[in-house]
Amino acid sequence: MTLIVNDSIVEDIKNTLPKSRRKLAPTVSALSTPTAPPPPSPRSDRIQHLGMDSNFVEVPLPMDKLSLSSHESDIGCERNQMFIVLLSAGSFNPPTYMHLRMFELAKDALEAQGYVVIGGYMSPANDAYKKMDLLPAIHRVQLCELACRSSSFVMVDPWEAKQSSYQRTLTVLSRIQGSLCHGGSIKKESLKVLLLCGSDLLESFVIPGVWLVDQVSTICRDFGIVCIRREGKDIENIIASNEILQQHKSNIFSVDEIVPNQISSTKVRECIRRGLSVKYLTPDEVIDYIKVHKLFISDC
Ligand SMILES: Nc1ncnc2c1ncn2[C@@H]1O[C@H](COP(=O)(O)OP(=O)(O)OP(=O)(O)O)[C@@H](O)[C@H]1O
Ligand SMILES: NC(=O)c1ccc[n+]([C@@H]2O[C@H](COP(=O)(O)O)[C@@H](O)[C@H]2O)c1
Repeated sequence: MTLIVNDSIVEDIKNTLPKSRRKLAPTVSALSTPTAPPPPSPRSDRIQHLGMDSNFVEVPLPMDKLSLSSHESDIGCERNQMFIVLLSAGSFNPPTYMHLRMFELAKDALEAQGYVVIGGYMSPANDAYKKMDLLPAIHRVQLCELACRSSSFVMVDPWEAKQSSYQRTLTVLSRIQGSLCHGGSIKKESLKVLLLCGSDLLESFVIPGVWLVDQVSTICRDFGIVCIRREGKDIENIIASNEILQQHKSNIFSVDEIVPNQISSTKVRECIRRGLSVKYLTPDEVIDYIKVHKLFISDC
């Protein structure tokens, strides 16, 4: 993993938006950029740092694969050790081996820098995200559960998917941090919750209207990002093109793919529609579930 330090060109990100980010359902406002989610209510913006609210559906954060007891956390504090929890927010429509690889790549890179990765979460987007062809969240949560069965540290947080409205990623990061630190089981000062993403998602940060500017600042400053290079996307240029990312570049970790892998959910869906095999693109359990429930055969 390299810490990005670069002042390079400013790109017109809108024109370089990857294909995977150009296909929101037509229900999304024409004024918004392609992946702009519906704006959350002012109320949910106001409460995002305050923990659980009565308007939220309560869902306990799974912790079965977390490799840390409170005792170890105390030791970590003494040794000035920083523990990391990774959050991958996405449609997972369906989850693929690359989604799982991202956690492995990030863990290796962070641990090479002395961090201790104690767990990771996949958070499938709420149905209100309304991306084209999006399966109902109930299926995507189940598919993610099946996908991460073989992982020793990746879990599914179904909280976002179970809410009655769209939830912004900052809210999900805050909820995870709050749940882990609640009751002092992990000390806030020895825990970093990082947003794990591909470079296409980082690119969307700098597209006006997709993210709230002050939320990008908060994510970069109070949390941090670990970004996996995707299909040759130049992470350094993306950071250099945006003042906020540039300001917080020391909190943005860039990870190179050791083995380039262009598996995407779109390609998996295409194969299924064409009746082609998706074996070795996603775990067998995921394939079996898709077959049993006859998913992705036609447009949703
Ligand atoms: N091959 C890949 N390399 C790097 N990052 C990836 C890759 N596939 C997915 N990601 C990242 O995983 C996260 C969740 O992605 P998402 O669920 O949208 O998958 P996707 O394959 O991009 O989906 P779709 O093809 O439906 O747009 C995003 O941060 C995305 O950048
Ligand atoms: N403002 C925001 O919080 C915001 C904006 C755009 C996308 N996202 C999230 O990023 C992820 C992107 O997923 P896809 O790559 O499947 O489009 C989703 O989880 C989505 O909710 C969040």
